[in-house]
Amino acid sequence: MTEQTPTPLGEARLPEPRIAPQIALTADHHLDIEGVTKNFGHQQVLKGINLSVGRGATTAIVGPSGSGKTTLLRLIAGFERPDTGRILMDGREVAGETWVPAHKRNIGYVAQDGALFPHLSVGQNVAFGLDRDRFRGRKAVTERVVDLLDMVALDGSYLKRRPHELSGGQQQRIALARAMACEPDVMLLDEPFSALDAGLRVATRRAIGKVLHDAQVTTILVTHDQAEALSFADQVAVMRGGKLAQIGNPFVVYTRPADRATAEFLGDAVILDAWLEGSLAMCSLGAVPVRRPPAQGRVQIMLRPEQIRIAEESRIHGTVLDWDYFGPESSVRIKLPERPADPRVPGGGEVITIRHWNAAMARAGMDLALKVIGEGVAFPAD
Ligand SMILES: Nc1ncnc2c1ncn2[C@@H]1O[C@H](COP(=O)(O)OP(=O)(O)OP(=O)(O)O)[C@@H](O)[C@H]1O
Repeated sequence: MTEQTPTPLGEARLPEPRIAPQIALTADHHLDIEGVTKNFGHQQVLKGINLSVGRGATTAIVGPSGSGKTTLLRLIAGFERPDTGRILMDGREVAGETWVPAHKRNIGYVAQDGALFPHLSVGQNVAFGLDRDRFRGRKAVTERVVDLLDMVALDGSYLKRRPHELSGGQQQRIALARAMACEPDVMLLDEPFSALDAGLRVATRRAIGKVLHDAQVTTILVTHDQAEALSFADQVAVMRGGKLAQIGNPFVVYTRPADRATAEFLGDAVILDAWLEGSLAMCSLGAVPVRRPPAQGRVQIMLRPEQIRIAEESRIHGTVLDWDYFGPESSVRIKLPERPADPRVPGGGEVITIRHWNAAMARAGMDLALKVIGEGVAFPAD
């Protein structure tokens, strides 16, 4: 990292907060949501959603509770009608002026709890979605159901079991097999992994992701889990207060969030007051390069904790306050030195959290040399 002495600048000129353009991943749109709004009574739940999803692509919708994620999914499925705007599948309007009911959209939906029919066996649950014109007779149905179970890494020995005789992860897989039985073009997954424990969650997510990817099913996943969204999807849409705050590939939304709220929602963020001059932000961690500066002068910069490393030597120092041990790494809280007030190097005395693999490196009171790796993201100052 280069460090440089700040020079005076005039008044900061701060533009409006950046909102990332609402982009489509591919030219081959499978699903287009255009200006969709939805009210429940006086409550405006969706406030003009625009989203395009490419054929066979996976989109994760993340956002705080109550931001409208499930409502958007239900509109796509055809369980609710938008108040304004329209939804197109393959360029054909399914909601708007025209209305195509849910059962004619060829969309699969897997809810949080799987919602299997408790009185039916696994085989009967999965067979429920089959096209009986194509699969006639017990033998053909059983063969197809076994194929579908195989797709979700379960075998024919599960056919006769009832849902209550299955683990949570197995129930989710059966729910997916039942949804896949309809051979949907689009699969909507509403927090389908949230009831599972950490290990099972990752395994089930991988298995389901592979099935959907292999079958080239266009998929939308609603999740509360940021890491899940980043690892599962080709495209992440961040929803806040009934609007999409940012849409982009996982790497972009994580490393270049459009605003502070999105940055903090998608993971731990170190946010510092800074003075931006050209593409260098002066702050308590020295001069940090910034990509595409949105403004000059007074800003806030955001770094991910993993960008702040412990160095052998550096002009930047901090004192360890405490740490949390998580096994593979520790989260270390560090107080940066107090400094005399200087408008061109704002801040001083901030407490930041970094991560380090070696817990022995961090003891309360220890002085650490610090360096910043990579670029920061600048947001207009509050
Ligand atoms: N059928 C309905 N009638 C009235 N209000 C509703 C209805 N469905 C949803 N809402 C309201 O719309 C808002 C958004 O709900 P929604 O379930 O879409 O949010 P969400 O982002 O999926 O939340 P969570 O992450 O908690 O599931 C909430 O305030 C909810 O109470």
